[in-house]
Amino acid sequence: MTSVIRNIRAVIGEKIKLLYTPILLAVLDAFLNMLFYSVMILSIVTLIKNQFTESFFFRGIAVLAVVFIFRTLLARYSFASLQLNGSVIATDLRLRLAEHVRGLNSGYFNQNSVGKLTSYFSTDIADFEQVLTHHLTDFVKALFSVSVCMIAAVVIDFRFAGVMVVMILVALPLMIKGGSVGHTIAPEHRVRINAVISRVVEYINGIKTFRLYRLTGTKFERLDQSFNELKKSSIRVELSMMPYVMIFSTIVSFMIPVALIWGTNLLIQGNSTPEQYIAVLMLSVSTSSQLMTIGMLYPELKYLSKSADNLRQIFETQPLPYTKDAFIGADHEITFEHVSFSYENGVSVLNDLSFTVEDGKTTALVGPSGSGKSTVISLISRFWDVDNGEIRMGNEKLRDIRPDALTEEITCVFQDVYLFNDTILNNIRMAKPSATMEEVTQASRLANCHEFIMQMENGYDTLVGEGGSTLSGGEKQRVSIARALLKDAPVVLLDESTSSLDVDNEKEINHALDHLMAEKTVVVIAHRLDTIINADQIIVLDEGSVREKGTHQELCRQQGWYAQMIKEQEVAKTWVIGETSETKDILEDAR
Ligand SMILES: Nc1ncnc2c1ncn2[C@@H]1O[C@H](COP(=O)(O)OP(=O)(O)OP(=O)(O)O)[C@@H](O)[C@H]1O
Repeated sequence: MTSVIRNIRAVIGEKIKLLYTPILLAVLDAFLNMLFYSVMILSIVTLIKNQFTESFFFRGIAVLAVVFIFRTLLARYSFASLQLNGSVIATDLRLRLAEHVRGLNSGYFNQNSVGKLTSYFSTDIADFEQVLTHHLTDFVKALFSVSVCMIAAVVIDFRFAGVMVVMILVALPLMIKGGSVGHTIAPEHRVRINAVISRVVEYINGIKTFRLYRLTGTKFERLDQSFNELKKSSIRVELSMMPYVMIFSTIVSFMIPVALIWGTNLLIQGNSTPEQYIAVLMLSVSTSSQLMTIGMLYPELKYLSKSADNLRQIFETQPLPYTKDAFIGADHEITFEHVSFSYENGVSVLNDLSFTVEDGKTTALVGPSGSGKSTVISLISRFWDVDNGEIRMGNEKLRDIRPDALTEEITCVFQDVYLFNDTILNNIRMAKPSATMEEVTQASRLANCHEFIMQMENGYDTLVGEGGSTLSGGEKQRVSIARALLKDAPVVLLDESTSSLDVDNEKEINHALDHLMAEKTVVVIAHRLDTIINADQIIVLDEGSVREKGTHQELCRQQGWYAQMIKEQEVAKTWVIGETSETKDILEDAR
């Protein structure tokens, strides 16, 4: 139990104070419940002793009514305060978790599946909230009631108190065992839950592909299999904890017949008074019912404490370290000094890479697929830290700068544009929440998206669907460029689109990018070489090292990889689907 409390404490921190009132109210409720029992015991004893008078009857009723009303009000207030404080704690937890995860090295996301991370935010926090808003106070209440009953039993008849203690000691190991079984199987069950979440996310994201390959429904075996495994695991969880809970409940419920037989025996032999007999009977009823509650809740608490354990482990994962709160570099020149980097298992992706991106100039990265171009951009954004060597911006080491401060200096435009399920206005404004409408429209005009936005029924207030699903690829890109223009950061990292857009769209996006890149320090990943012939510097990467470096003219003269690729792309431009001798002639004529 201490581990449960320790985990709860570690996860909710200072907010634990919000639980004090509900716990106190739970104890007060348990106390009133005891009072209720006391009045009943007293009434029965009085009745047996033939001392039951009308006035006693009315006084008893009055006390019971007051206790009842008080308990009802208490239950209402305690429930409200528990729900309110529980949701405050859970909201705070979700926000802190999101903030914490945001600061983690991207490696964390590589090692943890979407399902696992989604489960942390949904299942774990929901389970944790369940512990706080229900189980914890119920457990405390039952524990307090049992303690009071035991004390009362010692006072009333210490012999029977001894019998109760023996029965509890016999049953207790079963409860502990049930708890430890719950705790042991929780991780495996959680793996099954995570797998289902991952598969569902995968299924929804890839629904078009699955339909094309007729892998929908039961034919998508991975989804089917994970559902089945979760079903089996859920049954296993219930079945493995149930025997312990049931035997525990049976033993403690025996307290009532034992009290009856033992008490009757003592009474007949004249070793006990009727008052003691009645009191012991009532105590046995109350104690056994409270012990049953404890027996049911303990394994649940142990099982759910695994959720707290998971959350604690994320909070203990260290975010990216830094030593300087703000970026104080002289300019935005970016230098890679003998940088080596691998994502995992020591498979080297960048090897002793050195180059400089001059301040206010454009550097293009080209190279074969997998040569490390996107990795260079990720390292400049500090999604990861280098293994060896150093990256500097304005002579400041990137690893010294607070990640948020670094983010303010950089704007990224990736090929996979992600827009939030919100209005176009909010999607653009997120780059600068304080931006006026005029600034937003100005950025949109420069990004060539103002016109198409205004043609939509709700203009800037149009909702774009999840990921921007209601916009075309070109429209999404222009909205993302408007967002980047609004941010107006001095460094622009650009992952140019691999897919050819139609001529009009391409022209518009190129104009928009011209505005974005003007007078900025730019690193652009170029997939089509004709777009970067004016770059101040072109770096050809191969297997994580610089293979060639220079301007377009210099590289063409070198007759290396770049010159060869230029030629090949020229040839590729003439490729036609299903070319025949007839179409070839027509094309030749056209050329
Ligand atoms: N998140 C990741 N985890 C593990 N390995 C990765 C990860 N991202 C990239 N890699 C590996 O690192 C290498 C370099 O990838 P990178 O994406 O930087 O290449 P690229 O030159 O941008 O390729 P492309 O032109 O195809 O986009 C590849 O071998 C790739 O498989």
